[in-house]
Amino acid sequence: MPFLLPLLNNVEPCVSSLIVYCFSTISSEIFSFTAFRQLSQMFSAIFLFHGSEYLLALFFHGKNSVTLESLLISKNYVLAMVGSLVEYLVEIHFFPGMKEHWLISNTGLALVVVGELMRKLAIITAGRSFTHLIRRSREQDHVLITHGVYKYIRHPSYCGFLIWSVGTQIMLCNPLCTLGFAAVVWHFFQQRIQYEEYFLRQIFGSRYVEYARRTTSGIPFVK
Ligand SMILES: C[S@@+](CC[C@H](N)C(=O)[O-])C[C@H]1O[C@@H](n2cnc3c(N)ncnc32)[C@H](O)[C@@H]1O
Repeated sequence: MPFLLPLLNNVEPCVSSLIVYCFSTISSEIFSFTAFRQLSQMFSAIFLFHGSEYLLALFFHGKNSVTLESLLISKNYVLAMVGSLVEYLVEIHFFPGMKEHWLISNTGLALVVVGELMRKLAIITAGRSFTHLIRRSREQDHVLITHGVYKYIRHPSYCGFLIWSVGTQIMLCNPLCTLGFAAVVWHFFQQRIQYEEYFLRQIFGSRYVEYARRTTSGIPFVK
């Protein structure tokens, strides 16, 4: 692989040999139909999710309020996605049959689509009341949203993200990351909802308490 050599000039010889060895041994699997389809679905899902997130933030809040936060890209998120690719590559190399369960993979793809639509529907419904950073005090353009998808679910965008993120791992037939993503994302939202609702009760008072009483959070086992 001569095109890799300039990149590896500064890397210890043993590490570079290891990388070249790994790349050459898994390259046949990476270029298979299965990997091509599943990985291109994965990269398209990530690109569409963050691209539309950015465009909606730009539309509702303007250029000055849009940051990396609006793209929802954090260090932990990048690590999780890299981890999922590592799991995928290791498994497709050692257990290629694991990736051939198309019913499972297509179910994951359907979840990715459902999760994406739910999240974007929530953002569009809430409009300027939807901010990526949790508001801790009342601002002029912040109104209580109780219509559309919010009529039944208090946290539809979190529900959508949970479905989307776990869906990406089911789509890749990644058992470890499916469980890991479900646990980590669930825990993250369980904590975040407590914090967010504390301020929503402060801002909207009994109107929010009454709204919360007649709706479900949208996250399993979170009241
Ligand atoms: C990232 S958005 C998430 C909104 C909601 N938790 C969801 O999952 O769709 C967080 C912001 O939305 C606001 N928010 C959440 N629910 C709301 C509602 N029903 N009406 C108005 N603002 C809301 C919060 O105050 C917070 O600033």
